[in-house]
Amino acid sequence: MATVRRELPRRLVGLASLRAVSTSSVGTFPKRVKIVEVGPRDGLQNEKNIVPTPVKIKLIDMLSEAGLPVIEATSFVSPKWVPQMADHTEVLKGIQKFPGINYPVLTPNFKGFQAAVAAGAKEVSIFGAASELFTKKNINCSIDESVRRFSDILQAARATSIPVRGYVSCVLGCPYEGKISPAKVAEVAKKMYSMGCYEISLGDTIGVGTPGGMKDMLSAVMYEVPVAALAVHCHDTYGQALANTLMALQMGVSVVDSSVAGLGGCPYAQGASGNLATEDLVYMLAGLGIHTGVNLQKLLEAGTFICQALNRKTSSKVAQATCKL
Ligand SMILES: CC(C)(COP(=O)([O-])OP(=O)([O-])OC[C@H]1O[C@@H](n2cnc3c(N)ncnc32)[C@H](O)[C@@H]1OP(=O)([O-])[O-])[C@@H](O)C(=O)NCCC(=O)NCCSC(=O)C[C@@](C)(O)CC(=O)[O-]
Repeated sequence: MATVRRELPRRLVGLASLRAVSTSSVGTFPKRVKIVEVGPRDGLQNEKNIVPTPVKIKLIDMLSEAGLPVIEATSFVSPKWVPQMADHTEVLKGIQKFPGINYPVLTPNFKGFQAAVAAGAKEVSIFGAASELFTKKNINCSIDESVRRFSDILQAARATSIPVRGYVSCVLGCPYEGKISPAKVAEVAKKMYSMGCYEISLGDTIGVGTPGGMKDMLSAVMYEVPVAALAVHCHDTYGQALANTLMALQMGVSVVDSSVAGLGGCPYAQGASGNLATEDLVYMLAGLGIHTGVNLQKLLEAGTFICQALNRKTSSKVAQATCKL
């Protein structure tokens, strides 16, 4: 169906040019926020129908054009576990690599790490969880075993100067264990940080958290990991993702994961809906006067492209508000 875009408010269109990672604060908010776009990986991994490789490549190129500083491109996981990511090598090799933009990929084990490096990855992400049952369902091992696997990756990454980001999933609730204690999240986050991850992304995998829970959890984690090394990764199942992110920003977090058009979900977390929509995050940050370097208009175009390719409606409220169907 053809879409007609309404004019964006002038000052939001004009937000385009800053690419930023600093953590200095204005009042209680960071002055600049780094957005980690996870749409091409988290957004697409849960799609039932295999998305053609050229579509994935075009989406990433459009997101690069929009000025996202980090775009998680794909994951080097087992194709038996996540068939949608089986074309990881073609995707990583096929995208345009814009100067100044990072294109990290997920690697669950040493085999994935080796394949990612062979395909040209310059940064990888490892993914653990604060829940034993989720870890078993997602990567088929215990938390302790996952840490042993990660240490192999971190050792090899150090030797080749590849930065490693760490995810901790289920920080505000688990589909299998229910409530997760902030102390458990802090313990796993500390372990991954002290092993050498330069950044720890705290995932509300099933989107059950509230700002109150976010505050309690972050307070515990910030005792163990410097806030400058923390990111939040909120799913929007209960409509709390933007509010939870705002709470994290007020607590000094300056790195936020989000997904174009609000795509997303983990195949091993039943009931998880999409991530916080990048368009909505950029719009809110613009309203707060926080720089992101992202061109909202181009981002909206990337969202329209992928929604048309998937034949689905966007979950971004900003995209809905600026489109006349
Ligand atoms: C970790 C494993 C591989 C263990 O799975 P396993 O079955 O225990 O692995 P294995 O070592 O026994 O190997 C089984 C087969 O897989 C192959 N294999 C083994 N490793 C690889 C690899 N890297 N790439 C390609 N192939 C691989 C291996 O060669 C073998 O092949 P076979 O001999 O049977 O032909 C599996 O559980 C897996 O791939 N899990 C990934 C699940 C996943 O991708 N989940 C979604 C990402 S996490 C997420 O979305 C949350 C996040 C990050 O967004 C944050 C949040 O929201 O909270």
